[in-house]
Amino acid sequence: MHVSNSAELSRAAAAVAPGQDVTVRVPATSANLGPGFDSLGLAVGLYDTVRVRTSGEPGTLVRITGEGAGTLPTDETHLVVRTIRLTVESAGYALQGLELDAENIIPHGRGLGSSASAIVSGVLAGNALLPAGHRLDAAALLDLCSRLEGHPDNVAPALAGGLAISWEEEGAFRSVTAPVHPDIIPVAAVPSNELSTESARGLLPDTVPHADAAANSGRSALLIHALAAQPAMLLPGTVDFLHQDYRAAAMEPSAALVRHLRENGVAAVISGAGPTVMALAAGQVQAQEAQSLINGHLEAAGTTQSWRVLRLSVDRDGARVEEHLR
Ligand SMILES: Nc1ncnc2c1ncn2[C@@H]1O[C@H](COP(=O)(O)OP(=O)(O)O)[C@@H](O)[C@H]1O
Ligand SMILES: N[C@@H](CCOP(=O)(O)O)C(=O)O
Repeated sequence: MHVSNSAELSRAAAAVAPGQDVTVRVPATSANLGPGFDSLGLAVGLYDTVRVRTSGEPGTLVRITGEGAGTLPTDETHLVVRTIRLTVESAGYALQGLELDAENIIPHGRGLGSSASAIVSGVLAGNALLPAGHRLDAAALLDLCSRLEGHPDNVAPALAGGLAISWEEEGAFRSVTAPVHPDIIPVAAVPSNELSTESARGLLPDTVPHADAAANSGRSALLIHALAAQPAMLLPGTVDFLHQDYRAAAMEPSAALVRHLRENGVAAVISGAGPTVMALAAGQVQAQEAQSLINGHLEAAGTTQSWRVLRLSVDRDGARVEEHLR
């Protein structure tokens, strides 16, 4: 993520109105899905919620429950606070007092898009604080969130829900939402250890062989078809040539779990930059089977981490903004 401190921004002119009260709920996301490195992402039914209130007095108050309570900063350096202020100030407005209540459910540093969800929360909350007529439209919101996160594949589905296909064109990030077959059930195995996306990106090579790029193109095209219309093709459609092998040494227990699930016919991938393992089950029976395979493998492997196994839903609505009247 690339969010600068608001102090680096030029002084804003008009002040946003005090006494505003906005709630934003944003889903977690699983990016890449195998071959869709930096371009595909799926929104899943785990949500962070922030409630933001403005006042005329300077200062920032942050209260956090759930993930990151006691470890995340509660001052101006908090990611959502920084993003709110940046959004408001970039539009030419000043923001005085800010009170933030964050209810964090999405695990951090596990490949479920927590930083993207925090950025989307901040940008949407900041945008809602601006006067009507000065707010960013959907395309500008996607571009700003992508720029702050550094890549679009988490923020796009977090904003819109469902499966997002994203790309960069003429200097702007763009995205479309593609269909997801109703039978598909994401099952996540989330280990207790964190791996920052930044360090996982540092493991990738600058270039890849042309044959790998060609093979990856075929699989990512097949994946879109499998997700939309033919879940039986998810296993071949989730083969990746661009990132998982390069990162495997940093998450060997996750890589071993992916291999085990795939050997047993379940379309498993590393979620985002890892270390969460995401199985895309084709129906209830396979979702149950995936859970049993995960539990059996983790018991037999006796890894030092503890794991949480979550049967999730596909979120089809994306981020929600509620403006409360006061
Ligand atoms: N809800 C949140 N509020 C504040 N900061 C957050 C929040 N979620 C994530 N972050 C920041 O983002 C970091 C994780 O980002 P990252 O390494 O990209 O992993 P992830 O795969 O979870 O997005 C956290 O360690 C924290 O600094
Ligand atoms: N395409 C990115 C996705 C990172 O997702 P996250 O959930 O780990 O932040 C990458 O693979 O680096």
